[in-house]
Amino acid sequence: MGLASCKPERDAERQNRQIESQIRMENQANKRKVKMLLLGISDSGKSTIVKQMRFFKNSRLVDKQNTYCRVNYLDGFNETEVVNAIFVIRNNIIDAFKNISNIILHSDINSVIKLFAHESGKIEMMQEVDELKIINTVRDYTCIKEFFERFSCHPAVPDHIHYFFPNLDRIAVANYIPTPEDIIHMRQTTLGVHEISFDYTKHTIRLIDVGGQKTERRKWIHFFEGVTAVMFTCSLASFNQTTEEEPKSFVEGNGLRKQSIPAVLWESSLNKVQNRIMVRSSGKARVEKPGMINRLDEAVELFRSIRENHFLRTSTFMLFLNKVDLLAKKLSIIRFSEYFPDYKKWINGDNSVASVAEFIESMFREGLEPDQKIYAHLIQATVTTNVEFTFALCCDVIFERNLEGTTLE
Ligand SMILES: Nc1nc2c(ncn2[C@@H]2O[C@H](COP(=O)(O)OP(=O)(O)OP(=O)(O)O)[C@@H](O)[C@H]2O)c(=O)[nH]1
Ligand SMILES: [Mg+2]
Repeated sequence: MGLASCKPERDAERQNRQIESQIRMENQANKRKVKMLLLGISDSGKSTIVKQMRFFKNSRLVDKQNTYCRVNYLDGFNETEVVNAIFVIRNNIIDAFKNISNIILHSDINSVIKLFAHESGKIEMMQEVDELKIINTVRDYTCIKEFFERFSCHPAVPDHIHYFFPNLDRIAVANYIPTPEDIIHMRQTTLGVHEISFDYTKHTIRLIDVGGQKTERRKWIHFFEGVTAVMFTCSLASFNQTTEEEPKSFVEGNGLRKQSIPAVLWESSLNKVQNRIMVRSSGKARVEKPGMINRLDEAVELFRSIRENHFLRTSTFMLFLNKVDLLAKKLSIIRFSEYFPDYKKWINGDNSVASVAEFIESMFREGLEPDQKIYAHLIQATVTTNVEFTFALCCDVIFERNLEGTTLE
């Protein structure tokens, strides 16, 4: 009688133990799943970071059904992507020439420049041989060459052309095959939201890349739930640019001094003290015309609104201060204080990358409570080793906080 009444109890206990151990295992597995969001305004370098992950040595890409893709998929780009890149890169070059033609346009300028300025769409519709002939003709014009020499840091000059212009001999030919480096430098605006998933050390990472244009931002909120980490990307080179959606300002440089730019692996010293430092900038760039927004100011504003979002209150925030190579190039001919007069009050006469980057970083930290941590890194997203190293540093922090159970997932 007694035995008979104990048996169902023991069965129930066993079942309970099984359920508890299953829950424990699921919790552990969940803590190893990490959802990361790449946010930032357009052209800040989010998709470039994602592209670099194809080259990471320490990770395996996982497809939507969670089965592993062949490992060699990660060794670069597939054939379709390479063929697609031929056309995207040519369009990048035509767009850059179009912007420049619009600036140097005056009455006695020749018909090819006019074609770029007014009807560049026609060039993209031409036979390949004619398209290449036109690209090669215009790039040899003295006015175009001079423009690149004197005004390479003009805000209307797209960032990618610093890389593509010196490589035109190789690119503007009929049998051109893009190299991985070419694809890293190409510019393709992200529309919609893209996700890649990959195993990294003991974790499975879902990395979500969004489009940064104003019209794309309303889609972001749908992905804010359960975010372990936000990687906010900002272009340091945007300090003399206005937003893409606004007309560009015209700012002249004094001619480019050639200098070699070292690859930078730099973790901000401000990470150690977080927001206890006195924030010395009050930000806000001087803009020429009403209605225009400086792109750096826009990035700071956007960061602030995201930082205050209720859904992201427990997420870890990483700040990627990107395009340090272009910042160095610009600072060799432009004084940062011409755009941000407050910089002069903070530190006078020092136009170095380190000092300007620290000022920009403090703009992002301004107004944060001491317990609101952000981890800032100076990066060059076009350099794989730089992104891989920085990503590893970030993951150390993110995984540690995740296992402490401080995040939602
Ligand atoms: N020189 C240089 N170029 C960079 C760097 N990072 C990104 N770029 C270039 O900047 C351009 C824009 O980069 P994307 O990654 O497409 O920017 P995004 O943030 O994804 O832009 P949206 O998709 O419009 O939101 C590309 O041509 C990149 O090659 C960098 O560190 N240095
Ligand atoms: Mg993108």
